[in-house]
Parts: sequence; structure tokens; C-alpha cells
Amino acid sequence: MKSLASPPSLRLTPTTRHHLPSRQSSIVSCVIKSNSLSFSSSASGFASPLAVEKELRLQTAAVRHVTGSLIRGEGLRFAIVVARFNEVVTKLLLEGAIETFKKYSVREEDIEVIWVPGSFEIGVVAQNLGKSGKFNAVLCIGAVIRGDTTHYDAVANSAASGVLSAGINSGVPCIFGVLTCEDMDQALNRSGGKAGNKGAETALTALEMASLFEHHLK
Ligand SMILES: Nc1c(NC[C@H](O)[C@H](O)[C@H](O)CO)[nH]c(=O)[nH]c1=O
Ligand SMILES: CC(=O)[C@@H](O)COP(=O)(O)O
Repeated sequence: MKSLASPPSLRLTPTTRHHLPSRQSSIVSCVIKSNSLSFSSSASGFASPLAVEKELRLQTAAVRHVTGSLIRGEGLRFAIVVARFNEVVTKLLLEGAIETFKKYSVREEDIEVIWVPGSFEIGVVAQNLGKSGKFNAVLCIGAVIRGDTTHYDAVANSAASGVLSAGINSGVPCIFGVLTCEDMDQALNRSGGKAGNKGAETALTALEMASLFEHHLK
């Protein structure tokens, strides 16, 4: 029995039995388990696993897969909206984001940083920047940390829906880099501590989305 990795376009139900027409007009039976194919027979009248593999490749070769690239940052322009609230955290997230942009060949002069009082204010500014037509993506950075009241939920949810609306209304990718944490420890862990730097991670998302729009969706 031979097993081969399933191409990404073949998302078939686990353990479903499928009949695949072969070029010699015989029928091949195979069982698809998660991401691999197991062929049940090679008796006469059945194509060999190799023939099936070839067949599958032929069937999926025409499907176009489009993703943004992380290796073409040069020439892309980014705005970063940063909340001053919990600045000790947001400054670290910002540093992570800028370092990442530079690592991926984004020029310093193509990065603009705009400070706002708190995460609640990010959305309206992101939308304005998106609509300006000057940027390929807008990265939004903030840190919402739970206090004693329900204020946390209002700010965190407004920040998320504000950034989402900004992207949809402007047609420019607006990336959500706002931490929503239970306490300062969690926030510091995510801004260069034990859990990495979410600012750096969201910069990668911004690069991928900017490249997707620039090279494929315009
Ligand atoms: N508590 C947090 C805030 N609160 C401030 C709001 O974002 C806003 O500036 C104010 O309500 C005026 O509109 N902001 C954060 O970014 N993080 C918080 O934890
Ligand atoms: C998450 C916050 O907005 C925070 O500053 C508010 O704290 P509290 O809920 O104690 O008023």
C-alpha cells in the first residue's frame, strides 16, 4: 500500500471512499484518511498508485492558488497606528513590528507611525489612513488589560470591530495587533517575553496581506 500527501485542494472527508477515473478508463478505488491517500488494490483493471498520483496531479494542476509573499517587502508602504495606553507594552510591540518590516526589506521612509490615546481610538484613524491611498496596509497596535469593571470588554471589542470596519470600509488591509490580556504579565510575555512578540507577528501578516493586494488583487 502506498501513501501520499494530499494536495491542499483535495480536502476530502476523512475515510470517505472515492472513485477516481483513470486515463485508461479503469476505476481506481482509494480511501482518504485525513491528509493521506491509501490505495486498496493494484489488481488488474486498477491503475497503479503511481498512475493515480499522476492523475491527481493532472486533475489539480489547473487550480490556481494565490497567496501574498513575504519576500517582496521593498516598495510596500505601511502605516502603524499605536495606542499610548499601556505604553510600556505598546512600545515593545511597535519595536517588534518595525524590526520585522526592516528584516523583510521595507524601507524606513515607507513606514509611518501614528500615535493615538487608546485602543478605542485606533479604528477611526486606521480607516482614515486606509482611505488616504498612501499605504498598502495599516498595522494597528494596542494593549487592553483587564481592570475591575467591564470597561475592558468595551474597549477590546470596540478596538477589534473598529479595525475590522476600517479594513472593510477602506479596502486596505488593516491588521489587528491589539493585545487583550488578563494582566500585565500576559501582556509583557506577548511583547517580547516568553510568548514572543505579537507586534512582530502582526507585521508579517501585514506584509503578506499588502503583497497579496499589491500583486494579485488590484
Ligand atoms: N483601558 C484601556 C484603554 N482605555 C482607554 C480607551 O482606549 C480610550 O482611550 C478612552 O476610553 C477614551 O476614548 N485603552 C487601551 O488601549 N488599553 C486599555 O487597557
Ligand atoms: C481595561 C481598562 O480599560 C482599564 O483601565 C479599566 O479599568 P477598570 O475596569 O478597573 O475601570
